[in-house]
Amino acid sequence: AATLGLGVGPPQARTLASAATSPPLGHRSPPCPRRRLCSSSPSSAATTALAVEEARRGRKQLGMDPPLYDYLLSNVREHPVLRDLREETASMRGSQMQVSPAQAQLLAMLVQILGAERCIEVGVYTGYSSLAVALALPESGRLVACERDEGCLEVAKRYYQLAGVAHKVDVKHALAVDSLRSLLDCSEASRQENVRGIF
Ligand SMILES: C[S@@+](CC[C@H](N)C(=O)[O-])C[C@H]1O[C@@H](n2cnc3c(N)ncnc32)[C@H](O)[C@@H]1O
Repeated sequence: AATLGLGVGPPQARTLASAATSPPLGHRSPPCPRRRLCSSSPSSAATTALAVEEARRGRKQLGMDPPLYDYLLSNVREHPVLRDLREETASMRGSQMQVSPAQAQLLAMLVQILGAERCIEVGVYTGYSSLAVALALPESGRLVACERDEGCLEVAKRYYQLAGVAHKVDVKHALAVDSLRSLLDCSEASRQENVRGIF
């Protein structure tokens, strides 16, 4: 099966998925994952004007020079609801974790190239990459979206609704290991055998 994702599929596929979701080397580490991510903290660097602007533009994740990033942004295809989500997320704690518009476009393109109908996301945050994937899936497609932070999921679910793709997304609010185990344990496992994307 053509599978993208963390620890699944051939090495080249894993590299591809990792490049699409991970910050570059030398990037500042995200906050401790044990803290809630969607509350704002006045002391956080992300609340400075520069950090917010960088997060809004996604430049931090790519480590690009501004002119190159401007060129990329002016050519990337970003759904208006994705743009709104990116802008809302910019002031939230952990916004540097969000994939960039170009990375999301790559994921969407991979969904289309693979003809994926079943995808799993491990770590939704506020839903930017999962929304991009859900938009790319056919009407019959389904995405299982695993996230442990309820506040983040509230944002994500609002944007799935706004984009008209909520019916394609099966949100699992739990530790991903438990959600994935229950997928394997229950009858859903048979439907998930044809998963073509884990990211
Ligand atoms: C890098 S962010 C995901 C960014 C997201 N793909 C986007 O484009 O906005 C990682 C997310 O994984 C969640 N997470 C981390 N460990 C988890 C686990 N064991 N189970 C479920 N969610 C987890 C975190 O709460 C965080 O929201």
